[in-house]
Amino acid sequence: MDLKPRFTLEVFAGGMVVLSALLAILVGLLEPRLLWVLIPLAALVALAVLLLARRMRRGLARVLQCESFENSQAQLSLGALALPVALLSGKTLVWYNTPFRQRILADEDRLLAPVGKVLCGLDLHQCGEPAGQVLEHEGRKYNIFASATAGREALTVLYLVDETDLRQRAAEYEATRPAYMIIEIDAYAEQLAELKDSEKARVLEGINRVLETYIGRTTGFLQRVSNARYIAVVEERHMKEMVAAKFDVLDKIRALEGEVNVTLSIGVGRGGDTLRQCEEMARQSLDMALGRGGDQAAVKTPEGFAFYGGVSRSVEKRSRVKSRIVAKALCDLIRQADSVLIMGHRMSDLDCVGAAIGVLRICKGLDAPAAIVVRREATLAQSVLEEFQAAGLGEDFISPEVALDGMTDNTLLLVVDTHIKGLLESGDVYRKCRQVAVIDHHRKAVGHIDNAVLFFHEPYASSTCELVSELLQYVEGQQFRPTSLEAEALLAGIMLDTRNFGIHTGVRTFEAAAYLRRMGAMTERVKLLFNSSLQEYTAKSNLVENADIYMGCAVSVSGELPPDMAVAVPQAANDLLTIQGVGASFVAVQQGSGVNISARSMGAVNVQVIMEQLGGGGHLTMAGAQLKDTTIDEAEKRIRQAIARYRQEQAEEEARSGKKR
Ligand SMILES: Nc1ncnc2c1ncn2[C@@H]1O[C@H](COP(=O)(O)O[C@H]2[C@@H](O)[C@H](n3cnc4c(N)ncnc43)O[C@@H]2COP(=O)(O)O)[C@@H](O)[C@H]1O
Ligand SMILES: [Mn+2]
Repeated sequence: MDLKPRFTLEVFAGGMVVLSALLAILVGLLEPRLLWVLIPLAALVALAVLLLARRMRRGLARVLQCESFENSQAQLSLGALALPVALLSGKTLVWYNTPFRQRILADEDRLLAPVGKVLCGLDLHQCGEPAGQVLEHEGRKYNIFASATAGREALTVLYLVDETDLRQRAAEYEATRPAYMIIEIDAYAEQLAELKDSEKARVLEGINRVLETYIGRTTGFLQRVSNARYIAVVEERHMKEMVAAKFDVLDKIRALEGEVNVTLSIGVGRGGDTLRQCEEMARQSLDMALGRGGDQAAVKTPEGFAFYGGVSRSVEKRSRVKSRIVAKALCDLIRQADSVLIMGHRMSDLDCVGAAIGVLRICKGLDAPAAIVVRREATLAQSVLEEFQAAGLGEDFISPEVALDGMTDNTLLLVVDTHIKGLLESGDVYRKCRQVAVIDHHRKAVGHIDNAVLFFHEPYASSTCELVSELLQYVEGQQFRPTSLEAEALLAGIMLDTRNFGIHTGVRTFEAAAYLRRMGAMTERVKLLFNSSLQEYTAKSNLVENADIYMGCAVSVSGELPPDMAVAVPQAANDLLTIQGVGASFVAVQQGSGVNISARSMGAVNVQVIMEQLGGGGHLTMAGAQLKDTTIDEAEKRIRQAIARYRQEQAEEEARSGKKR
């Protein structure tokens, strides 16, 4: 290649620069007053230098584009590409093809310019990744790929693929994907069926109007498919808006005036491959929303569930007919099984063990071989286990290892007081059992048992013991009558979960308690089951003493406690609620490399929603979480953040519905 400058403007400009500099020095030394005469000369020189620079750049462009690569493989392959391509030395543009010049440089010469000035935001490292870097330039979207040679004088080839149209179409495709919604009026049978026709029509007209407006704003459609149920299909772009507004339609329905307080539950399936898949996801979501107490939206995507609303206290919605049907179905299942195992959650407590004892009574009444699977070394129901041991009934309780040994293909597993696979006393026992039935009262959570042949799930019941006491009343015969010891274990479970009938009670809680009393349960003996040791009492008192108040919630944190003091944590959380002005309590204790949290409220604060932010769960008034690999300081920070976020959401919801709870 020939880079020799030709004798024209370049030589003239170079000469002029040298001459002007000499002249300026000479005049400056001899006659400084005449320096102004040099101004036109300086302007002439500047013009010449400018023209020179421009000409050199053009020349270089010509040289690099045509001559430096002339006949080279690189020039032949890259120059003819329809894609914009450029060559960089370091971060400097040293060559580009015609499409790059036309589309990226607007037909200007920018050789030797820093590439970052031409393509703002370019990240060569990211361009080197297989996915490249997507960058917007002059209203077009390019995916830019880079390939560099090794060494100090590295050369990089940039390829720009114009993906504007493709991306527009992809975005439009995504935005028009269908999302399926199933909308259900909560407790229709209990609330609306009883109303006069005219009042019912008025309530339904209000609901229809709100829903029609809500869906009418979208390009989708709404269809009422039964008295209490609607379906809607909307485009993803509108679903995004609904999610962003946290399904404010729930607030609008709640704000409707009328004889009854109506609420909705919404199940959404979005992001499925087909409409049918979305419909299936919407069904599962609706189950979740209802299982968590209703008045909320649950959204299922391939990534999992998300929940909106449900911050309010829910209305009791249960039917006795269901308990009767479940009692019969449960007996059928027990009769058909070779043997029955009854199992609750890890770190079993009085509700869990009490309910298991009640279910064992049904098995005994049916003469079915049955046992309760429990880890005696990790339980909060030691007092009950000891009582049964003393009464000669220790063999009713077996370890998971013994249970695994004695199982057959036809063993039935009855899970009580939890429905979450990950919280079970033994995952191995669960996995090995082919037939599973669940009896639980916790709000539905992610990771629930999904292969149960019978799922008796009543989030409005105070406790699992309340549910089992009801089942016991629907199986007829003397053999199903619980002993006074069994009745006391069941009553202890109810008293634990209702904090001695202080919270979460309904008419049926007292009916169950009355039944247990008739069966011989003595409250004074039940009280003894809650007694704690002096060490437990001291540990609890220390936790209460260390608490401070944050946004109306008592927060207490502590280092590790001895393992047999575990009960002090939930007990301290209970006690903190008796302090004036405390709406909720959170007690966090270091446990190994993690932190265990117990949260409680009197109902005005939904501690389940707060604990869910930390990966936990539970109930409106009683919840918990276990943080892995977390220090106690970090845990305290996260608890406070979760409370603050909850308070903000609560305020937003109140502002939206115009109601103060
Ligand atoms: N990770 C989680 N996911 C879902 N749900 C969770 C999770 N972690 C906890 N939960 C649920 O939250 C509530 C509260 O749990 P907790 O540990 O704070 O309290 C339970 C027992 O520890 C406590 N308890 C047991 N014995 C006594 C006693 N003698 N005195 C006082 N308190 C006691 O009572 C709670 C019983 O809760 P239950 O299992 O719902 O009956 C809980 O629901 C967890 O499942
Ligand atoms: Mn329990």
